[in-house]
Amino acid sequence: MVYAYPFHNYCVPLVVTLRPALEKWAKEAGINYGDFSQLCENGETINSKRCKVTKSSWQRYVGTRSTDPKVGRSGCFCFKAKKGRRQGKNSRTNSNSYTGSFSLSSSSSVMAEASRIFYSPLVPNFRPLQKTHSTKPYTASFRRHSINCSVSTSDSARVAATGPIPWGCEIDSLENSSALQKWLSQSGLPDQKMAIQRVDVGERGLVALKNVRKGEKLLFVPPSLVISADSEWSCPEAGDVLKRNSVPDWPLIATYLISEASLMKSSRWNNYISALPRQPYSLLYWTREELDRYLEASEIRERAIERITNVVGTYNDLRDRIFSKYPELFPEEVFNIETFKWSFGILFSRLVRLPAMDGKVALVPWADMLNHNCEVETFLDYDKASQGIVFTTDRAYQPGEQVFISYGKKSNGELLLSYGFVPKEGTNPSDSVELLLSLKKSDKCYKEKLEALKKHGLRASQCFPIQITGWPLELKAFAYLAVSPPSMSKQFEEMAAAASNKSTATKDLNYPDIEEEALQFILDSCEMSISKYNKFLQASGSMDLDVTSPKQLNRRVFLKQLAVDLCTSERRILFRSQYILRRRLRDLRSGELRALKLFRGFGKLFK
Ligand SMILES: C[S@@+](CC[C@H](N)C(=O)[O-])C[C@H]1O[C@@H](n2cnc3c(N)ncnc32)[C@H](O)[C@@H]1O
Repeated sequence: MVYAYPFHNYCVPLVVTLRPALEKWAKEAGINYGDFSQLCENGETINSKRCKVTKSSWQRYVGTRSTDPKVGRSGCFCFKAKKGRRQGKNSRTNSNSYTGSFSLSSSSSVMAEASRIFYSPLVPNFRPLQKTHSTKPYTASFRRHSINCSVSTSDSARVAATGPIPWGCEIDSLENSSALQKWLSQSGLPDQKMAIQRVDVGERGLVALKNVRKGEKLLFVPPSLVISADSEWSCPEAGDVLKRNSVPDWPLIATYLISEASLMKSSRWNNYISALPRQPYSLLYWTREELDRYLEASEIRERAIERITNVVGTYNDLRDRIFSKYPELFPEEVFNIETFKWSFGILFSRLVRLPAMDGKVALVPWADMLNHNCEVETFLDYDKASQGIVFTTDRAYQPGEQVFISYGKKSNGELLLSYGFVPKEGTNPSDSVELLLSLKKSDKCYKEKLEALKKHGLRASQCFPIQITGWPLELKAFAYLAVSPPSMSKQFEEMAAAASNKSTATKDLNYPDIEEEALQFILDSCEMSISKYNKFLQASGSMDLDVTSPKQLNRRVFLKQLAVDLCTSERRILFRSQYILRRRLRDLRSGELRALKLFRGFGKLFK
């Protein structure tokens, strides 16, 4: 798929099986074995292949199945090493190639932030550990060193992630899913009525193998197979440091995931992590330029920027407060912004909140292979009776049908933000668009109105979610405040309170004298927003025609399509509101006109 990293097939067993021979070679070459433990190979199963190790310069291993010409289809692999570092007396500095024959036996083997308005049982609130705003939060360059690190707990080296993430798999492949299934059943997952398969919606998902009844409980994932803030660390020292520093659940689990992932086979979660997407679909991976270019019309752009800033801020805070003090436990080659983007991307798209476990947040292997359907109303939760994570089907499924759950009542924008997809137009009953309303700077009472808003935690410009079925009462209250004349200053406070979704004040305000102005104000804001969407959607056809690199073109086509789908669905809601507002205004004006005519008629009568 478009997001593909240039690296494919990271094969741990290869490294493990080759280790003695490679260690021997490394010793001869005066190189620390750990420094090149990051090896790729070009097939999933290799048996007794003749492997060639090429040492041309002293760099971390680079090579892929298809892009590095040194890695042929024959099963050879190579790595490059940087010249002149740690070259021992006996080093074969002049020899640039080692060829050997190795016998290889094994094969390679549900936040985000909850919406202000809608309660989401699946995805927890994300709060940064500490907001450390930098002026250019994610254009900053990150230092990358090429030293290897190992943990004291096991003899295995950690896998550094100085480039693309070396663990996980391609998002659209079934790579590693049978190993995951096998490992899960060996680890206590009961027999399942579903299996991981390629699917039309969500690329990979759980498909019914047998008839499933409506109201049936499925999954039964035992708590021992769940990753949460209480999970045991393969490197307990690292876990202890984070807990001593009271790191909250989200960053704690994010760090845990990186720590376990880097230990590859030495981690009990290896089979699970190997089946996770190497690059989750997430707005975290959009550059600032891409967000500005494709999401200019949508308020989701702001949310994405805020989220990226939070993730970067959280990472920076952890790095400054903790990682830098314990470099042996948290080496930068492993715990860096790239790995944090990956782990937060995984959490945003897979972490679930389990209400029956006091709202605990957790990664639930197997259950997190279920895709979302906007019309399904069933959620994951812990079931005390069966002592497992389950969901109860809200419909029947036949063998071969994909089984869905709900990730919560989320708008298309929220789904794009956390999960990287946009449902088909008109299929999401929870869809909404954020409409921005602003006080007019030229308003004589601007200051008083702003003060009233501030008292209730609001600003001069506020976003309100509009649905196809209508807008919230808060929006109408804000509109009343924005258009009210100085003579109504005594009501400013009441209006501002009603505009806040935090206050319990009466929301259903009614000011017939300014009703028309308020509706016109909302309509103007709506039309301003529609014109932004029109501009983007018209321009999108001719956008990116200048991109020549196929990889870049693919990525841009994909991102643009997501943006076009989002903007089309958001504009559709605005069009509906525009229609309703125009009709109401027409009725109001024709009603007033009729009343005026009647009044004038009476006037004439009395003359
Ligand atoms: C919890 S995972 C579900 C399993 C995922 N399909 C996988 O292969 O790992 C959530 C991810 O699945 C995909 N997904 C879930 N529901 C989807 C849908 N209705 N349409 C498109 N993609 C979906 C998105 O990539 C999302 O980030």
